Amino acid sequence: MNITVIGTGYVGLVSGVCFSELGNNVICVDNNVEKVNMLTDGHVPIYEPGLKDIMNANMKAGRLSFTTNIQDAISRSDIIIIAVGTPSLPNGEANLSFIELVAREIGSYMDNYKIIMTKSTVPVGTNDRIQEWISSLTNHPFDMASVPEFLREGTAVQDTLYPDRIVIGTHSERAVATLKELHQPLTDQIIVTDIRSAEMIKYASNAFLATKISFINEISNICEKVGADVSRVAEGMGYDRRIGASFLKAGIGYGGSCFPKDTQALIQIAGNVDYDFKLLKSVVEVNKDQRFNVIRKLEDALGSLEGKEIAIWGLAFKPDTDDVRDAPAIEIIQRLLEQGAVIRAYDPIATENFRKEVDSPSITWEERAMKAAEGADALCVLTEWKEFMEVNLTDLAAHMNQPILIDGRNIYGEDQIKDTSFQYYSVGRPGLTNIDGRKTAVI
Ligand SMILES: NC(=O)c1ccc[n+]([C@@H]2O[C@H](COP(=O)([O-])OP(=O)(O)OC[C@H]3O[C@@H](n4cnc5c(N)ncnc54)[C@H](O)[C@@H]3O)[C@@H](O)[C@H]2O)c1
Ligand SMILES: O=c1ccn([C@@H]2O[C@H](COP(=O)(O)OP(=O)(O)O[C@H]3O[C@H](CO)[C@@H](O)[C@H](O)[C@H]3O)[C@@H](O)[C@H]2O)c(=O)[nH]1
Repeated sequence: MNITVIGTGYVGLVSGVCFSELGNNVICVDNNVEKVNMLTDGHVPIYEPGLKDIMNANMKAGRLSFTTNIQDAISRSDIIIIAVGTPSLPNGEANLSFIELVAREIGSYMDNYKIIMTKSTVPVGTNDRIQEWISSLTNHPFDMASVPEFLREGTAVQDTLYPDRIVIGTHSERAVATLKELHQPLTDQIIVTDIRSAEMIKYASNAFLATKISFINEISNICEKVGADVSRVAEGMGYDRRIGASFLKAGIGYGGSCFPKDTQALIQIAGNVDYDFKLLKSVVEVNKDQRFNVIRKLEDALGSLEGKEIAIWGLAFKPDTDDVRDAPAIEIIQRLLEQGAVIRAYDPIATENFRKEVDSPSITWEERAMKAAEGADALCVLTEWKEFMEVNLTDLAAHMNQPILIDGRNIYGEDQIKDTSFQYYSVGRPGLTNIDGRKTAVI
């Protein structure tokens, strides 16, 4: 099939590459010239394991190309995929200005029948608006379909080539037949539904996963007070197939470009039809506060943070990505700076992006984890990068001014802690002991 993908962010780029991998001819369009030049030269602007090799192989095979010329791409394609961003407006609602612009461009340049497939996450009813925007500019026939994207950053290629399910929301039988054929090589689990339900499936899925995270984070806070171990609690819950083991990792709360934005947008979607989504509002509130447990634990260990040297390991919102959008590390570091702390920060790949969000003369950006910890009064682990798990903790304690470790992601087990002098704070695991028999600190 001949496909145009508009937008080469995570979703557009990964979908474009994967559809070409399935043998389709794919043109990826972006209005960012620099990005298109970079992609045309075979460079990937994001860090995504496995993506570069498949991209270059398909470019070489002549099935994948990049352009800023949207008109030419549209005229050469039967399926147009919209994958531009829908960031939050200040009131939490999704900003649809990129979507509207693209819809109007499609309407202006359409020259025969097309299927318009929206992969961007858009509020319920948006695909109907896209249809109107396009129809207002063309008499050529087309069918709309909402095919939401469920990939995760860091495992985007795998998630796209082996999805749990594909949701196709459309009112056109012709579109169902074509889009089923397009997605059949990926999975048999194809759910065909109406457009509004497809749009809601995306928000409901993200909101539900966010709810699991806030739920387990609240359980972890209670575990700290009653002397239970949240990792064992989550394990015990997870074996129940009705609950499932995933998304029950307690930590410093969810971040990233999707959960914070999409939970806020769903609260707004509900609010617009006079529904007060109380549960989701609490999920968001719990999430906003959870990150500051790191600060509370630092204060418990050190008292005032004024002038204290705090090492930070991990800036990305999760491992295997250089994305720092809504990363909990942003607000944690901002709060530490407000309290007069001096920061030594390290992330394997996200530092450059992070510095665009927060920078200050009180932050030193280190290129090695051990260097960041050297002479520090405390170390906070904010992202569970594999290299942090492999560190020798006895060595680490010896490098620091004070052996205080705030493990925001529960990456260390009792086996590693018990032979060290660390005053160790984890999330919801108050029973772990160090070499002096001292239990993990609780506040
Ligand atoms: N990032 C994820 O993991 C993920 C996963 C599932 C769904 N989504 C959803 O998919 C959508 C895209 O997310 P993303 O993270 O890929 O976005 P992004 O912001 O990283 O990328 C969007 C791209 O669209 C381009 N663009 C904007 N306007 C354009 C125009 N008029 N013409 C051509 N290109 C244009 C931008 O230059 C940019 O490269 C969002 O709605 C998001 O919620 C994202
Ligand atoms: O048990 C868990 C699982 C995740 N997280 C945090 O939750 C956030 C999001 O993680 P993840 O879902 O792995 O990353 P994303 O790439 O943001 O993917 C989510 O958002 C995408 C955009 O909508 C969806 O497509 C995906 O299905 C959905 O998982 C990160 O900060 C994680 O640290 C936890 O704290 N505990």
